[in-house]
Amino acid sequence: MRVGVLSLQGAFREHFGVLDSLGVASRKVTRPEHLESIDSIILPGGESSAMVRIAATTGLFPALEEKISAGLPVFGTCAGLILLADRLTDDSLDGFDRLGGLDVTVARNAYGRQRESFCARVQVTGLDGAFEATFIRAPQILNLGTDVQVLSEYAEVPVLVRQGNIWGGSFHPELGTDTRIHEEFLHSLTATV
Ligand SMILES: NC(=O)CC[C@H](N)C(=O)O
Repeated sequence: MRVGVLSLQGAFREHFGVLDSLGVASRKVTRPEHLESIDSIILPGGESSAMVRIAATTGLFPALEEKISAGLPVFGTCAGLILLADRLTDDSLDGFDRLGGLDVTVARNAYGRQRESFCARVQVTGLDGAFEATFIRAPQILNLGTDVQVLSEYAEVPVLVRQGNIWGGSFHPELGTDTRIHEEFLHSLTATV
């Protein structure tokens, strides 16, 4: 099993750190041909408006979108969630290829600016004990489609969701030392449903 990490911008190094600590093979994904050698992909947090601009030069997103709709497991965290959302509340990324596929509406920066970043203990389906979640200029998940399962909430708002092979979270699960959410995603790759 080899996990790709979108490495255009943002917190990709931290995801590689988690995957290394779990002994999972990984590779950087920056170009369409890198998709041939991965079995799943993580889309990190960072700045979605930078990611879409960088990706626009490579044709990566149309190729990745096709893979995801064919079943490639994907986990988008924070800016990665923004890339996966079917709908955004504003038009800030209009005109750029995103990915879509996750039947949610997302509001960018809805948890406030950089200085309003915060940590919160959240319960996550499948995990014993709370997870310390870091929210950094985090997007908020609104209006879920019926196929979207909520795995975690903060203040009664979904912050981690799953729709089949597509996982999305508002926070940064790669920051800190708790690797359990990555492990849950990785287990889902081998689990028989
Ligand atoms: N921590 C993050 O990934 C922040 C996301 C950022 N606010 C964006 O819109 O892309």
